[in-house]
Amino acid sequence: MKIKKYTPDKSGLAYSVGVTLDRFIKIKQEDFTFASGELSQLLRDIALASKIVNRETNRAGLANIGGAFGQTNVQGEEQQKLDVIANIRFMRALSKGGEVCAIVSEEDDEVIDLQNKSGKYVVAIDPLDGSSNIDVNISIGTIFSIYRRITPVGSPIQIEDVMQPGANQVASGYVLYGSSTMLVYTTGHGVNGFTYEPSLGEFFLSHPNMRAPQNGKIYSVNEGTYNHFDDGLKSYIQECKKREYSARYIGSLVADFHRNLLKGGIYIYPATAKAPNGKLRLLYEANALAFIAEQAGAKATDGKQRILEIMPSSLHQRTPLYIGSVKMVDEVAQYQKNNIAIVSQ
Ligand SMILES: O=P(O)(O)OC[C@H]1O[C@](O)(COP(=O)(O)O)[C@@H](O)[C@@H]1O
Ligand SMILES: [Mg+2]
Ligand SMILES: [Mg+2]
Repeated sequence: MKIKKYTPDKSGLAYSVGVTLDRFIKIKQEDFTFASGELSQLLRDIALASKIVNRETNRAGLANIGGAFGQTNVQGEEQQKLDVIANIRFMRALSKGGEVCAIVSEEDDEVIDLQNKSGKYVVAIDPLDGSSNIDVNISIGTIFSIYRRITPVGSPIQIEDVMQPGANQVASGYVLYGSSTMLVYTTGHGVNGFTYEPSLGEFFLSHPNMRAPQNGKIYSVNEGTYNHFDDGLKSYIQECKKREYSARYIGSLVADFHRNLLKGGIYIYPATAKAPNGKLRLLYEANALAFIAEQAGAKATDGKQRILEIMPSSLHQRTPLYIGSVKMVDEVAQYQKNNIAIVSQ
């Protein structure tokens, strides 16, 4: 019997499709502090649910799943059908996956206890981000944070398992349902992006080791509430205009963040007189993106301190968010400090 050693094809006839997410997770598993495969499985569960949500978003207009669901969530926001569908899909995948003991979701008032005696992980999730853009076919997303529980596995879920500072995240990421669908995540060893190939049903590594430019010329802020901004922020925005920076605001945090991460820029959702803690939620929006930002060489603050250092005190607490290229986040903070200096003179 003749045996021949495999030599990779060099004809170029069949282009390499690249590394699948599953394979990448397997290869990188040794990076995980607790490399027992559970976190790998959890990431795969999230990828599976995001494939299903991707299918639903793509056909939202056809399948009568656009529009309002007719209920409001704990934030007092009208839930969209897709908010609820995405919430169900991620809950189901995380519960069936068997690695998670508790979930904090934007769409649920309380902590969801999955009654899983062997689950070591806690997930905080924004199942559908950018809800106001669902019906107008603009990019939307999913945001997730993963922590290890603090109390012993199998014991009842305690507040300290859920109320952990972002710095305790073992992994975080987002899914962007845009012109293409991408999953971007970190486990504290850099940031990698995967693009979904629907015909193969696979995510493929398309953006290895993502790094954010240190500076940029894009600013993303809802200027509709400009009059409520503090003077320091107003001066910074005026300076951006003077420099003819590009104003880009999609109104989907994931999409605005992703663009600025790739191109260099800053996304700001400030505190205003009307919203003293801004709008965005610490546990399932700011923390996840702050971990990604820092792992990609960018920065995330609430205007005063690192987002990842904030000790949470309530499930759906909000925080101002300044996130993006280091030089831009530092500069706006300087403007605000100077402004305080001017005002106090
Ligand atoms: O309409 P506003 O006030 O600018 O707020 C837009 C922000 O609100 C959000 O839609 C909040 O997220 P949800 O859609 O998950 O509630 C962000 O995605 C977006 O950046
Ligand atoms: Mg959101
Ligand atoms: Mg949401």
